Amino acid sequence: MQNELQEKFRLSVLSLLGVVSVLGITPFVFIRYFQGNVLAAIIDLILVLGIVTLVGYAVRTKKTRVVSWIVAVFINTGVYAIVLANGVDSVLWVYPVIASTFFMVKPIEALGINICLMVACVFLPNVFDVISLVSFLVTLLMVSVTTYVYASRSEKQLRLLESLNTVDELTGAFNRRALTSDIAQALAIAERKKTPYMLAILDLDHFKMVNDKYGHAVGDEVLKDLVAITTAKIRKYDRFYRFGGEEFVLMLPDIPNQQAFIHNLSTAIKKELKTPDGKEVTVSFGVASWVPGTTADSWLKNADDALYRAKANGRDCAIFSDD
Ligand SMILES: Nc1nc2c(ncn2[C@@H]2O[C@H](COP(=O)(O)OP(=O)(O)OP(=O)(O)O)[C@@H](O)[C@H]2O)c(=O)[nH]1
Repeated sequence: MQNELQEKFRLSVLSLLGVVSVLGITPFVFIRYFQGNVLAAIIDLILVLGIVTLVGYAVRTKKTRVVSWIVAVFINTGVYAIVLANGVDSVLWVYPVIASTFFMVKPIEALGINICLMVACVFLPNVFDVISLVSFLVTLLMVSVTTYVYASRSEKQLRLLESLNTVDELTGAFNRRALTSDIAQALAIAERKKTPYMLAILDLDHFKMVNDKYGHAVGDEVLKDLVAITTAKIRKYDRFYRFGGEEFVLMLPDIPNQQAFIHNLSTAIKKELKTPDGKEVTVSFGVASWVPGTTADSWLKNADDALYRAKANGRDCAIFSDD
């Protein structure tokens, strides 16, 4: 789920670039050809075909980050080649290329690519006899820096939006929307690589009593503490979600000993999760391992059924769905 907005944004920018390059550059393939500048026509043709192929690849594979990088370098190199082949007549193409680079790669990376292009432009022959090198560089720098500032701010806002979209405001755990998206991804990975994923639903025991006795604000603190304790016990690629209310979901790939892991986590929670007067707050676990043919619904249902049995068993215990 993380970076999903960014990937969608990159994919739409790449698609737009594909359309714009076909519509904008293709006519120049013919114009250059009929003007007798076959080399420039070939470079334009390579640019159009290259962009369309790369964009098509990104749409099919969703590998937007790496393709955006290749496209950014490709169009910067391409525009340099076309100015080299066609001279001052093509120099205005450098401006849209400079600006569009910021929509493909990270702002600081775009700035780096732009600076390389600007330095290379200094060595263009037969261009700066006609236009002023200083004006050209200053205007390029102005476009580059203003687009850098704009792109940096947009990137920050996108990150904030992503966090609002995927993180539970109270506890800082991932939210249910993130879980829905990540389960689909985990199922695809598990199916492809046969990774032994584990999904556990954690539910605080008698949490209503905590709220009733100590107040809602203390209940909130207990929820936050549970997230802090659990997060400290999992690896960086494991995920912890707030499923709703006092129910949480853990999704962990490649856990060699699932029983031992749950036992350790449960012990840590018993030891560390306390009410203000030092009373233990316990958790019940319903655990379901991925098996071939698992769907998102069946996975959650198996874990939920196991949790139900854990509650019926007296709480403060873990039940595995295959027990
Ligand atoms: N403080 C606080 N309480 C919440 C929040 N969301 C849900 N709750 C409370 O969680 C409690 C859940 O109560 P129940 O579903 O009866 O579960 P329980 O008391 O934990 O009982 P068992 O699950 O059967 O052990 C309710 O009192 C809800 O008000 C929240 O964001 N903050």
